[in-house]
Amino acid sequence: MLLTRLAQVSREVAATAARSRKIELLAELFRDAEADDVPVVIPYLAGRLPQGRIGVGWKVLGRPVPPADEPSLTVREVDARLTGLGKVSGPGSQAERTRIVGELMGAATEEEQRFLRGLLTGEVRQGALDAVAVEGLARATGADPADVRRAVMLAGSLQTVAQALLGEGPGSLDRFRLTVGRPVLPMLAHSASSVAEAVEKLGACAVEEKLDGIRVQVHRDGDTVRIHTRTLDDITGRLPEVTAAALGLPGERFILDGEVISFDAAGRPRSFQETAGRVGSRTDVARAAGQTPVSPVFFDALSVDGRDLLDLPFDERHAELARLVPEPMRVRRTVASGPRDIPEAERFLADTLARGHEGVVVKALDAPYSAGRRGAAWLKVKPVHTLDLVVLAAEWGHGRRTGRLSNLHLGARTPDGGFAMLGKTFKGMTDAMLAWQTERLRELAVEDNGWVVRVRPELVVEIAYDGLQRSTRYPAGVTLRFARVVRYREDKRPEEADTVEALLAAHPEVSP
Ligand SMILES: Nc1ncnc2c1ncn2[C@@H]1O[C@H](COP(=O)(O)OP(=O)(O)OP(=O)(O)O)[C@@H](O)[C@H]1O
Repeated sequence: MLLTRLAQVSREVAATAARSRKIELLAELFRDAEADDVPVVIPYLAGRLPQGRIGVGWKVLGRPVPPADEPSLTVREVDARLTGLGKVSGPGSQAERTRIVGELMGAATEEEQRFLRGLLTGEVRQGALDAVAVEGLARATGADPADVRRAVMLAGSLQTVAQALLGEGPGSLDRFRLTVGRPVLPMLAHSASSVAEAVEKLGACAVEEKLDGIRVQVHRDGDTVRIHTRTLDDITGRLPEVTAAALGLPGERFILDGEVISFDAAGRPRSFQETAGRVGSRTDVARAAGQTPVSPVFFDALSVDGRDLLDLPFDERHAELARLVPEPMRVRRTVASGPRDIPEAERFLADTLARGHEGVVVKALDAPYSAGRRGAAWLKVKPVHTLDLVVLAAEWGHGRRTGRLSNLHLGARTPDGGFAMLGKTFKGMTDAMLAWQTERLRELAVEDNGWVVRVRPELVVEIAYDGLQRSTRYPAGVTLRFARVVRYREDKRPEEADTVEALLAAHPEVSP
C-alpha cells in the first residue's frame, strides 16, 4: 500500500466526528490492504511507531525539505527505513540519522511529509482508533464485529487478528481460542463518582475491594505456571511466591485474574511504590522476595479444567473461582441486589478504606468477561481522584535539581487526537523518579531550547490535584490546582490517558 493512501485516510478519519464514517473509511482502506501491510498500517493509523523508540534526526524534522511531486513511498518501505534508523548507533550516528530522515522526507509529498512529521513527533494519537479499526475490519471482511473483538482479546493483539482476517477471511477467527498459557487482554473498569451511582447503574452487583498493586493473569497447566501483566509481559521469573501459590491450588489447569500486592506484618497493604518496586526488580529475586514478599489476590476465573468461562455471567465465574481459591487469596466483597443495598455497599467501601485500600470496584453480576473498557460492567470508585496525563515537555531544574528535568508540562487528550496542556508540576517526585524521568525524557526529546525540553508525548503520569480553576493561559480554559505526581504509569499508553472532555464533565463548577 502506498503511504499517500494511508496519509489521506488518516487525515479524513481524524477530521470526521461520525463513528460510522470513520468505520467506512477504514473498511475501504482494509479492503485495499495486503495482510503484510497490517503490522504497519494499524499502528500508523493510531499514531504509533511499531519500533517504539527510535532516535529520530530531530534537526531535520524542524527544517523544511523540498517535497516530492509524485507519491512513490509504500508503507512497508517507510517502515523498513525507520527500522534502519532505529539501528543507527555509535560515532557519527546523529549525522547518519539526519541523512536517513532527510532522504525519507525528500521522497515524500507534502501531505506525506505532514503525516510522517505527526507520526515521528507523536503529536497525533487516535485514541479510540483500535475499537473503530475492529469494526472497519469486520466490515471489510464480512466478519461479525463481536467475533473480531473476541479474537483480539484472545490473541492479545489487533494486528495478529487483522493479518489473519485479511489473509484468510473470517474462517481464520476460529483459530483464536482461549488457551491456558496464552495471555488475553484484561477486562478494564470505568469510573463512577460514588458507590450509590455505581449500584444504581449496574443493578445486581458485587462490590469488591480495590487493591493498589499490580494486575496479574496467572496461567497454570500442570506443573507449569505463567504470570502476565496488564500489558501481557511475562513476569513469572520475578514472582516465585505467586508461582508457588498457584501450584498449591487444587486445580491442574486454570487461568485466574487478580492483583499482586505486598502486605506488612500487620496485614495492611504496603505502598504501591513498594509493591511496584518488588514486581519490577529482576535481579536477586530470592532476596527481594524475602524482603518484600507479595501475595496474589484473585477476583476472576477465565478458565477452569479446560472450560472457557469468558461468556458466563460474573456470578457463575465467581462461583468457579470460589471453588478453586480459598478465602484469603480472593478479594473481599459484598453482594448488592440493587439500590436498597446501597447503605451496605457504602459501609463496605468505608471498611475497605479503613483497612488501607484505595477504593472499590463494583461489578455487574450478569456481565461476561470482555477485554478493554467496553460495556462499563466494572465501575471503580476511589475517593482520592487522580488523573492519568501525558508529559508534553519538561523544564530543566534549578539549585538542587540542576541537570535534572523537573517541572513537567501535563496534557490531557483532545478529541482530534492531540493533547491540551493543563498545567505544570515539579511536586511529588522522589530523587529516584527525577533521575529516571530525566533519562527517559531525554530519549523522547523533540526539541531543547536550554530551558524547556519538548518530548514525544509517550509517558503517562498519574497526577493528584485539588481541583480545577479557570485560566485563559491554558488551551482548555482550565488548569489544575496543586497538581503533584503520584507515579509513572508505564503500563499505559498515551491514548489511554484522560480526556479534557471527561475532566470538564467531572468538574461542572468550572464549565463555561
Ligand atoms: N477487585 C478488583 N477488581 C478489578 N480490578 C481490581 C480489583 N482490585 C484492584 N484492581 C485493579 O484496578 C484496575 C481496574 O481499574 P482500571 O481498569 O481503570 O485500570 P487502571 O487505570 O489501571 O486503574 P487505577 O489507575 O485506578 O488502578 C485493574 O486493572 C486492577 O489492577
